[in-house]
Amino acid sequence: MTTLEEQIEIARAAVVKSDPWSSGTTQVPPENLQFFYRERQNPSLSRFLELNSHATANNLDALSASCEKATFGRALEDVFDESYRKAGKMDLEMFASKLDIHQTRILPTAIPRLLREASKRDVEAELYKLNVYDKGGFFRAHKDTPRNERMFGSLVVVFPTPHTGGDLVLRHDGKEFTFDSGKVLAGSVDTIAFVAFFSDVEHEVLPVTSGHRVTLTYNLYYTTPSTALSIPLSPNVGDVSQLKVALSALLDNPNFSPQGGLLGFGLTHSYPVIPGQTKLEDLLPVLKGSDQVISAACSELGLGVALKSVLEDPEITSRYYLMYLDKRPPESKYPRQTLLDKAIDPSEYGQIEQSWSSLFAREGTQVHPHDKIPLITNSTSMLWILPLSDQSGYEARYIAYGNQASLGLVYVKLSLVAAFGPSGDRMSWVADSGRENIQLSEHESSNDAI
Ligand SMILES: O=C(O)CCC(=O)C(=O)O
Ligand SMILES: [Fe+2]
Repeated sequence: MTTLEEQIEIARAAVVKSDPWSSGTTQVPPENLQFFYRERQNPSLSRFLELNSHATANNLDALSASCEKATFGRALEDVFDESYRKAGKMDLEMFASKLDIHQTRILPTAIPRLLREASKRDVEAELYKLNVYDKGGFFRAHKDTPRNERMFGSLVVVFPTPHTGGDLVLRHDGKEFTFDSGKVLAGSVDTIAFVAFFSDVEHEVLPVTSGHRVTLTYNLYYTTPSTALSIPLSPNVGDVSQLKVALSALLDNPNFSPQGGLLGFGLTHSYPVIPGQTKLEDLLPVLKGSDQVISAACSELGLGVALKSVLEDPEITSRYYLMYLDKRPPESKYPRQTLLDKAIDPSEYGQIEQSWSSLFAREGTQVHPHDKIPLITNSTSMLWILPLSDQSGYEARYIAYGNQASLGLVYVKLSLVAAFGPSGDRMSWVADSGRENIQLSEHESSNDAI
């Protein structure tokens, strides 16, 4: 007999955290590496070179000389600071590359690995810039500035021009990945390298130690929302079913939250929002990678799925609680959490007089751990399958440092919650009434043990 604790552990272990990056090399017809650009000093003159291992240092120096110094985004401004980013950039109107990303194998290879989608997904790759990193060039750790809520990723294509160093290092959720383009492309005349990653993944370009590292960068967008499953054995089907099996076993246990409640998942990725404007529900179709797998598993089980930001009160301040303190077992103490439908930044509120839970009492959902007695009425039982991320609110550091000035969007950490009904009626009860039933308060309050 598996105990409830074991079932919870199995559910936790069933959440697969897939890599938020995908890299490789691909062969292209050699003429795809032909490249034309306008001279900076004299834009009516254009030059031509082939961006392969035979490109000469002189020709690459000339290309570099036609670049502008790359800036990066610090809050609302684009700034130039060579202690943060040392690279050349060329805007789209200044060059013509014979490389058409849609004629390569890059998108069909990288996108499914990254998105872990069960269905086909329309994705757009928008060419953003050409960059040249000469010897000593680098770009310190940053996240890519989101252009809009549909932008999920960035793609870097590296040409086989001779270079050493300039490794791209990506870090996320305790994992690190290094891509050494100079090494994998050495000597090639018809191979390019690519790294695609979710834009909220921290990344940096280490200093180039020799030669010229020439890249094209693309912004990746979701275009139309995905519809039904259309490719049977796509990469995430196993991940989704594994999680579904584990969650069903847990929900089938009548001792688990008998009145119904919520499952919570602290999401691994951050999402771009316009503060005060973006509705969190609009982000459900644009979840990334393993976050999308969680959403798919819960929806396929018929649970009501919603995105929330979570505020936590470190201390219990409810008078109601204090009144009955002596009647409660000591383990009833826990931080109070409030789920909200909008992203807020606690630091914008300054010093607040009340608790978060009382400030947002009307619009928020108050929750209590599934194995604890509710401290207040109208509190919903909740089990965090993946712990709540310790960041609530906006990611201040990355508002400050992006690859472009902020366009009014900021990254936020969010949680996905999935509502289930009382034992015996877990799925259909919630599926019938949909997302609104995230607020299970009436069921809970009737059983509020005081
Ligand atoms: O060149 C690379 O590998 C990454 C460049 C980058 O991070 C950027 O342009 O934002
Ligand atoms: Fe970047």
